[in-house]
Amino acid sequence: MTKKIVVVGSTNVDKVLNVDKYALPGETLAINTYQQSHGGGKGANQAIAAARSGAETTFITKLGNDEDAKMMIAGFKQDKMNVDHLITTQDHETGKAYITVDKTGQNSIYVYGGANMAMTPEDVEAHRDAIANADRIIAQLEIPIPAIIAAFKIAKANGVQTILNPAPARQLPEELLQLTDIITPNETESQTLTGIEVKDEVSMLDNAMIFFEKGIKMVIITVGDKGSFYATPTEHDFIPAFKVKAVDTTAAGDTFIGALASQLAIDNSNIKEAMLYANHASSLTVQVAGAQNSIPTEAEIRNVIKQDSISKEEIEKEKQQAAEFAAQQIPNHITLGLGSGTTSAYFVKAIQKRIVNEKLDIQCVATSLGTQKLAESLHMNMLDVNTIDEVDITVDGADSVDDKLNGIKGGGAALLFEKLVAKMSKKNIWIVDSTKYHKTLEGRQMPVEVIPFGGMGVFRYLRDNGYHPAFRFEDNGDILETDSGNYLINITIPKHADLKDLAKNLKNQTGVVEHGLFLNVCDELIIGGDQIKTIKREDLATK
Ligand SMILES: Nc1ncnc2c1ncn2[C@@H]1O[C@H](COP(=O)(O)OP(=O)(O)OP(=O)(O)O)[C@@H](O)[C@H]1O
Ligand SMILES: [K+]
Repeated sequence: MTKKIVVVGSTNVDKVLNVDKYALPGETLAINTYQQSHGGGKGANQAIAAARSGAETTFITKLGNDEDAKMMIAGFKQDKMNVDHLITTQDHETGKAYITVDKTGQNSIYVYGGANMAMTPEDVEAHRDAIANADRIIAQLEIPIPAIIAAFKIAKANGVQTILNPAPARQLPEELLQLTDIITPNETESQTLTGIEVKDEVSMLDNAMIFFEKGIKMVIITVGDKGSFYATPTEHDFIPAFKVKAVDTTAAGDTFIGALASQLAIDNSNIKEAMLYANHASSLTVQVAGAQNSIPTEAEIRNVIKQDSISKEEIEKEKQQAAEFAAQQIPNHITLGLGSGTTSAYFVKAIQKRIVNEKLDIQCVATSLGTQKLAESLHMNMLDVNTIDEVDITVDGADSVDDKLNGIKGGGAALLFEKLVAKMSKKNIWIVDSTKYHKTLEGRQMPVEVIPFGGMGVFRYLRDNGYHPAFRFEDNGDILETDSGNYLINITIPKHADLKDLAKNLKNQTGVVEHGLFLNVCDELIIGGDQIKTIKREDLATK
C-alpha cells in the first residue's frame, strides 16, 4: 500500500567548483568550469528518494525567496512531491553548500544553513495537519532541534511513526530520542550517540541495545560498502551491500532511508524485504556521480531486484549440483541418513532416482518430520531411528561451514535430530552452495534449542554472557517450535570464540537441549558450482 510520508528537513543547493588544485591562502587560481548548481540537502534528498520509490511524499522545508528556491521547487514538482507545505522566508537565503572538487576527486565543503537554520517550532506547527495525516515522518539534523522535536511531538500525538536520521553526527537531547521510533545512523553517527565503536555485528547490536534502553523500537545502522544492519528487541540481521563499482557515494545514505521508508510496512513486519529494497536502491545511487540526479526510481530498483533473483536461482542451482554430485557417490547396500532443509531435499530426490533406476538396496533414516514426509511420498525404504544403532553415511546441508569443516546447522529447526543421526553415522557428507562456505564462523548466528519451561533462564544466561540471544519466531509471529516441541534461541558467535569451549558451555546449561555447533562432524564437504569443490577432513589433517 502506498505510504504517506512527511519529511521535515533541509534543502541545500550545492554550488560546485571544479578546480585543478586548491588555492593556497592568498593565491588566485583560474577555474575550469563555471560554478554549477545541483539540488542537495539531506531532507530534500530523502524526500526525493521516498517520492521516486512511490511514496505519497510531503516535504516541510524552509526556503528563501530566491532563484535557488525556484529551481528546487520545480524539481520537487517533477518528482510529484506535495509542495503545499513548503515554508518561504524573506529573511534568509535558501541553504547552500559550496563544494570545491579537485582533479583527484577530493572535495572540501562549506555549508551555509540559511533558511534551514531559521526553521522554528512555530513553522512546523503551522503544518500540523500534514504531519497528523501521515503514516510516518522522517527528520535529519540539518535544521534546528526544537523544530524536529515539535514535529515529532505532533507525530506522536497522532500515532504517526517517527524516523530520525541523526546526521550530521552530533549529541542529541534525551527528549528527541524518546520521541523517536526508528533511528537510522551510519557507523560514526551511531558511535557519537552511544559511545560504542561500530566494528562488527556484535558491536552493532551493543549500539542497538543503548537505543532500545531509550525506548527506540528499531535501529538501522548503515556501514557504507559493507552494508546495513537492523535490530529490534526480538530480531536482528546484517545485510551485506551489493558489490558494485561505486563512483560517487553522495546521497547513498539518503537514498537508503527514503527508499526504506517507502517500502516498510507500518507494523515493520517486512523489515528484511524493505532493507533489501533500500540496499538495492543505494547501490544504484553510488554508481552515478552527483546527488539528487543519482537517486533511482522504483522501476529502476525493481529491475535490479529482478536481476538479483536470477542470482538466487544460481544459488538454487549450486545446491542442486552439490546434491546430485553427492548422490552419485553413494554406494549400494547401505543405511543412509537424509538431512533436512532445501539442499537435502534436492539430495533426497536425486538419490531416490538412483535407487529406482539402478534398483539399489538402500534403507534410509530421516532427520526431520519434513524429510520423513518427503521420503515417504517418494516411496523410499524408511527405517525408524530407534530401531538401528548405526548409519553408514548421512548427507545433510549446513547453514555455514568454515575452512576446518566446523559448521552451524539447525537454521531449519531440525538440529536435535540432525545431530543424533550425525553422531550415529560412520561418515557425514555436507552439501552446500558457495555462499555457505566461510573462513570462520565468528559473527554468524546459530540456534540453541531449549526446553520451553526454563527457556528464559537460558536466555538470560546467553544475554549476560554477550551472545545477543533472540528467540526464533514463525512468520506469523508465533514462537517457533521444533519437531520435539522445544524453542530455538538464535545467538551470535562472538569474535575470537573458542568453539569447543562454547559448545561445552552451552551443553552445560540446564534447559539447553542441543545447539547448532557441529564440530568435527563433517567428513566431507561438497560445494556446488559449475566446478564442484570437495574438501575432505582427512586432507585437512595432513596440511
Ligand atoms: N560502495 C558502495 N557499494 C554498494 N553499496 C553502498 C556503497 N556505499 C554505500 N552503499 C549503500 O548505501 C547505504 C548507506 O551508505 P552509508 O552507510 O555510506 O550512508 P551515509 O554514511 O549516510 O552516506 P552519505 O552521507 O554519503 O549519504 C549502505 O548501507 C549500502 O547499502
Ligand atoms: K551518487
